[in-house]
Amino acid sequence: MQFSQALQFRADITIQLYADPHNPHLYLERGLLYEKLGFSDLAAADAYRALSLLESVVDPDGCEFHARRNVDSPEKGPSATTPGEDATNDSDDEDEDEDKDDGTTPITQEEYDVLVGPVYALLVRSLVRCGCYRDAFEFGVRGLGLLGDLARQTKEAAAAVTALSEQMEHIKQVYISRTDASNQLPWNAIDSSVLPAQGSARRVLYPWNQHEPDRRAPETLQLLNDRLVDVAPKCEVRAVALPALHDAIPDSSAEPGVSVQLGLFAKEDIAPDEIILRESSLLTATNRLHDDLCDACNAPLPELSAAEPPVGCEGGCADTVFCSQSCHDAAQRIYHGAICGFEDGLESIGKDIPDPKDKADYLYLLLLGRALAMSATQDVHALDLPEVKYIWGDFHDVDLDHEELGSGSSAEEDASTSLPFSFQLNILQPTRFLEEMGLDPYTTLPRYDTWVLNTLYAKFRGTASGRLSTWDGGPELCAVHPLWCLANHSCDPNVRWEWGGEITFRARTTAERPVWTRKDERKQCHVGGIAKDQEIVNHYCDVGLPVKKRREWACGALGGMCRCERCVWEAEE
Ligand SMILES: C[S@@+](CC[C@H](N)C(=O)[O-])C[C@H]1O[C@@H](n2cnc3c(N)ncnc32)[C@H](O)[C@@H]1O
Repeated sequence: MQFSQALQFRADITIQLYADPHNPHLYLERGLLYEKLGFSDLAAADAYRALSLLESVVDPDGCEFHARRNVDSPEKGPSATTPGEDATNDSDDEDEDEDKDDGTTPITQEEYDVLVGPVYALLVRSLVRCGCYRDAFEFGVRGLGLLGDLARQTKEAAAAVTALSEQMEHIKQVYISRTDASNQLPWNAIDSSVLPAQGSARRVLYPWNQHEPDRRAPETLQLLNDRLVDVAPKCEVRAVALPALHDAIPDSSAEPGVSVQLGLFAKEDIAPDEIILRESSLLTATNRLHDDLCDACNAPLPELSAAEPPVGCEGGCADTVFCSQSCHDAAQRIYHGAICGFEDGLESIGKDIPDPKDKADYLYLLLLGRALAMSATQDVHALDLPEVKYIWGDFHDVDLDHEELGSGSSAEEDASTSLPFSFQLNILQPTRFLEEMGLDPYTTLPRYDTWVLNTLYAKFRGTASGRLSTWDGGPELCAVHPLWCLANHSCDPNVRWEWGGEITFRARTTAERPVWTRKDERKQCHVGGIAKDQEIVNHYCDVGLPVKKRREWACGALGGMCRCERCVWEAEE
């Protein structure tokens, strides 16, 4: 099968899924195709959907969503009925009536027996390929426990036991490499908390993503410049050639080593200390519980005794408080409408994070939750939200059309896998968000499929600003400001940024421009203010640090080691 043919099959099955969203056969089929296409992350997500639906066959009362398939969907598995036949001979009359009403039939125990093995095998194999060993191990243990007896009855289950055992052996080797454990160690002695939970996925523009604009097209620049008129009247967006900082195939339309992107430029001279940009955004997130910040803009709440006291949620969400009536009204219109009344369930997701190392990653999850709420409230696809659509995603430019099918390379071998990916943050918790919002994650697949979530994560990781807690220094707030984030980085920046209720850029004075230092040499290269046509350059790290430390800090946001003039000079390159 050619890559393009596999892509077409993926498109066909996806359309079938939209019409038959609780059918685990189709998720398994699409997951296997994703695996062939090299998207192990998406394969894992589909395998997990299939598994969650299959659980309803053996535990119908414990599951909210039940595995069913359209009666006229193609026959799957040995016991599946032909169209028109009654699939539920042993079910009661009431069930049969329901089937006729909505044209679906429950997945039978026989179908379950055939599907569950391959589903576990795909899930564990895909998580291993992504480097998510902890969850792979836990599903492996569950799968092997469940399939033991079944393996004597169906060839599918027997093959799955063999496949799972191979994966468990691989995971054991990862465990041994991180501990002093001996090769004789039995699986049940593995402490899964030692295994890494976070792996990575491809950070690419999915070939089927129809939402990404041509960011360099004149109409895009015009649209962004129209938006800048109020936010930063002296600034303009222009295309700019930057050094390409990661190894993936560089921009095919640019010189080697160059990445043509967008940047902010001064349209006229700007005086030192002048504020040149003020932007507010409701695409924000905080991990503080029961906060004293505005739910919408994250500004501090006014005192209760203030002339204009805080405003509570009109729907009665007790912990959702706004700094003003205008933030309240904007929140209802922009993100709170769809989640009003669901506060209790939603509050429990992603906030109380025991390990401080995970806090930043969970803030991105909360930002994702806000984007889902915006999408549902405004009835707009999340990738078409104005805060999201035009922002940078740092996608690797992989020539997918010439990829070999089913090469099965792992995340470690593939340079484009720079998107942090975990079962919790990319699969489980987003599903919980949707369920707590009162949405069915299967029927809402066209809006909230995993590739959509991964694209949102890629965009947020390339552009969000963060704020640290004043008492433990950990990250506690983050936001996407879609115009502010168009400014590129320099270790000799000409602006400072500050973020309260709104984010601002202020032109640096001469005294605020850093002094470049190497060995005994020191020099100041720039004066304050910004001349017409100069690029506005922000700072993604603390520019008071030495070059090595600055490069380490900014590496994540830049996608590689900084090569700005100051870094190159200070590192003597
Ligand atoms: C927040 S965005 C900045 C705006 C972006 N250029 C755009 O087109 O929207 C961050 C990305 O810009 C690029 N970038 C910013 N400063 C850079 C620099 N000094 N050198 C190379 N790339 C830079 C990196 O690709 C980084 O991931």
